[in-house]
Amino acid sequence: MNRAMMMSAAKNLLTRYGSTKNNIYRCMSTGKLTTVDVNEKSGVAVLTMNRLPVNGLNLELLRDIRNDIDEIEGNKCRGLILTSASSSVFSAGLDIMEMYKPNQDRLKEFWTTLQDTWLALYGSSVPTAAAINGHSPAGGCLLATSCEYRVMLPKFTIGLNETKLGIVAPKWFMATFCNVLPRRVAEMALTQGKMFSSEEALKVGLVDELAQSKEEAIEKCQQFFATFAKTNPFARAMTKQQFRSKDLQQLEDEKAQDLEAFLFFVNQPSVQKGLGIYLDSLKAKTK
Ligand SMILES: CCCCCCC/C=C/C(=O)SCCNC(=O)CCNC(=O)[C@H](O)C(C)(C)COP(=O)(O)OP(=O)(O)OC[C@H]1O[C@@H](n2cnc3c(N)ncnc32)[C@H](O)[C@@H]1OP(=O)(O)O
Repeated sequence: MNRAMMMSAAKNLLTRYGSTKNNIYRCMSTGKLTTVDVNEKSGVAVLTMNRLPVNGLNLELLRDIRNDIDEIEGNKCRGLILTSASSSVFSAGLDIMEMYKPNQDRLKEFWTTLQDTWLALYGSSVPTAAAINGHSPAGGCLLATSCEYRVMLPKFTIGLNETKLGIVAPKWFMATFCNVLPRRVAEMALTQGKMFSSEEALKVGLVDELAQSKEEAIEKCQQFFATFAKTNPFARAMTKQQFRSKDLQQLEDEKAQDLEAFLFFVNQPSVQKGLGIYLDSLKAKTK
């Protein structure tokens, strides 16, 4: 290989691969609002949500996440770690702008994509973990609790706060929460719309570990995946899916009714009024 060819090969490698101290990362796919970096050594994919400032889950971000999960599954990665490009927000949950004064066709597409994203993540055969490097209310908490393991940074908040917004978390949000928390703790937290501090979340088991940095959180997620080293991946995936099959099947069976209920609820004038007031209160904070 001559020098020019070597330079060109190196340039190619630098474009396709990034390098940290110990690991080589390959950028597998880059949706507009997400990136996926696969650690070549461990085979673990880090899916980073990158819709700043707060990773509000709008139609496009949900589509990117959904496509990334499919790609990670298809590439037989050894694990999927969900995290955020923001240093203070994991995800602010559903983008309220999708539900406020909505275009009806887009609203349907939005909710259907959320359902499909949840089915893909909660039912994923690949081991999943969330490195929660910021606040994680409502839909953000749904994504984190859909994973098998959670590592959170201190001094942030996580929870399903829907009742504080005057809305009701769908059954599958509740089922996901109940898969992680004791039923009584889940019912109390949901009815109160409680946001847990990182430290409280650790205490009740809403998260599994705390970490001091995003890098440490990702490392701890990798260590969780390493606990499966001596298991058969197929048996592992089947076991996980059997644990979750009732919740998954329920949404599969009720997808159309769930969509109808959502559309009916969002379009109620009182709900629209409440969403408008909540949006104003969020914006007033920044003035
Ligand atoms: C109607 C039927 C519903 C059926 C059930 C649906 C179940 C619902 C699930 C949901 O996920 S609803 C969304 C719930 N989310 C929240 O309540 C979180 C609200 N946001 C926050 O608490 C904070 O923003 C934060 C996440 C703690 C971050 O705080 P920070 O101080 O860092 O940022 P802010 O200045 O507050 O926000 C910046 C910017 O982003 C806007 N914004 C924040 N969250 C949302 C959101 N969820 N949707 C849309 N927009 C959001 C916020 O207004 C600011 O906008 P600008 O003022 O910069 O224009």
